[in-house]
Amino acid sequence: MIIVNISVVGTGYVGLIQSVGLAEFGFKVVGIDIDERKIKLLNRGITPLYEEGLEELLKKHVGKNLRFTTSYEEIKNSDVIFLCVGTPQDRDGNADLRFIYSAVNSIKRYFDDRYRIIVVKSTVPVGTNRKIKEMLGGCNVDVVSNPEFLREGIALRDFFNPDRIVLGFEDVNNSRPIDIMKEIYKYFLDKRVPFIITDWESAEVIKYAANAFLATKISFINEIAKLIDAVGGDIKTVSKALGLDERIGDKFLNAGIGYGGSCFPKDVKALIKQFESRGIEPKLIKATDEVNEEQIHWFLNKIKRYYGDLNGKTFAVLGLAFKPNTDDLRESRGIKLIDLLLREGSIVKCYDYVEKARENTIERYRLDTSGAYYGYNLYVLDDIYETVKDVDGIIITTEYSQLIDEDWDKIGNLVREKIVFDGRNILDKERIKELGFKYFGVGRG
Ligand SMILES: NC(=O)C1=CN([C@@H]2O[C@H](COP(=O)(O)OP(=O)(O)OC[C@H]3O[C@@H](n4cnc5c(N)ncnc54)[C@H](O)[C@@H]3O)[C@@H](O)[C@H]2O)C=CC1
Ligand SMILES: O=C(O)[C@H]1O[C@H](OP(=O)(O)OP(=O)(O)OC[C@H]2O[C@@H](n3ccc(=O)[nH]c3=O)[C@H](O)[C@@H]2O)[C@H](O)[C@@H](O)[C@@H]1O
Repeated sequence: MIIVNISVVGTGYVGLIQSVGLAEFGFKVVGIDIDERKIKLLNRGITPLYEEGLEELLKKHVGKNLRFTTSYEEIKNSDVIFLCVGTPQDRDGNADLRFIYSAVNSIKRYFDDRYRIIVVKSTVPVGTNRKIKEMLGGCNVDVVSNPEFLREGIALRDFFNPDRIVLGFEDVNNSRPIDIMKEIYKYFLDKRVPFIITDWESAEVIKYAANAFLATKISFINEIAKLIDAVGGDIKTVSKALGLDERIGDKFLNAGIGYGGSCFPKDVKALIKQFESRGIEPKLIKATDEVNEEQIHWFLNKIKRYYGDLNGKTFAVLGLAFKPNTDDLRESRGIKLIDLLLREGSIVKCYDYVEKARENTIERYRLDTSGAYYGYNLYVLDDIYETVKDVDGIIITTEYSQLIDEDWDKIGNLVREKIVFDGRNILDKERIKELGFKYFGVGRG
């Protein structure tokens, strides 16, 4: 089969990266989304989200072999359909599959006798690929589970350089869908990226297990950091020494105020639910979640211990996005801390290096564009030095490396009190102390 047309349903983070990536491989791609505003922007070559390099690649292909629409009718001409809609957390912590099922029903309406493949990129609980196949009963279709492992902020780099490609099939002896997927991902085969060809269930579990494992590494080091805080020492040295053991590895051992984002928190919770619905208690994964939920409160208590009462104190919160180089505020620890500080009666001045993250914060709190508050003691500022002016303390909430190179001498002259609560352990503790700052990190005093 020669792949002619590909549809990507859902043009959020994953769908958009997938769309431009497949267009770059030379396929004819149509992105489908129910969000008209998004579709209009995309067709004009504008990305609704911030991701380095994405707009350039979008502009390169849009109007040529890539276009966007809200019409599901495009499915009629598609051989392969990538499903990339969101699977957010529902009220009980399960993955909410409403968007998945609604998209599958919309797709089904345009199916005829022609053979097609649905590739499920969205992170879905075990059994979902099977359920999708059942929903499409009678259709000439194969369903492939193809979880995505990209990270926001470096999404394109991750897309073009994956550690592995995981493909789950209903029947691993049925070569037809396997061959088609290999044709689509020929670029990766040529690059000798390992392919894991497996069953639906294994593929579904791999995605959740990978995220839960990485989240567990973070919660583990955050727990150790608490001990270090009590006994003295520096968690950064501990992490470094641990990481030098190749069996442990040096990645995801940065202690801080916990993991955020659109995936780790919700996926860990959804995995717990998948155990519990089968009568199994996921002790370790539950602890990962609990440590993470608690971490921001532990850090707030550290701040409280220093000031006593936070009511009326002014803080500069540096970092709004859940990680550097994205505008994504979903489950951002910085935003969580701002909420907690506001509840304590503090005045918060905040800043993020990514302009769109600042704009999203203004939108989230419905502040007016000047950053002045409507019912909140919150100010979003466009300049880091303006942000730190006259504050009682600086709190770092996102691990921006740019912070290291800021003019801390100048910052020291602007603040009311020279004190930094480094929630990401990003600063050089000794250097900052030499400049006369008091320094509190996570597991380093
Ligand atoms: N954001 C990330 O870095 C990663 C996300 N994932 C997973 O990928 C999936 C998508 O995540 P994101 O791209 O972050 O979500 P998102 O929320 O950014 O985008 C989802 C898109 O789907 C659209 N949509 C919803 N219902 C639709 C329907 N019936 N038909 C067409 N479009 C519809 C929405 O309008 C939105 O544009 C999730 O399952 C997530 O867990 C996996 C790896 C990385
Ligand atoms: O399923 C997903 O959506 C994605 O989730 C994460 O990617 P992402 O959420 O973009 O960001 P990460 O770089 O993993 O960071 C997540 C959070 O962990 C925190 N973190 C990370 C590393 C670390 O050592 N310590 C730490 O606290 C970050 O500050 C951030 O808040 C995974 O890394 C991706 O592989 C996966 O595809």
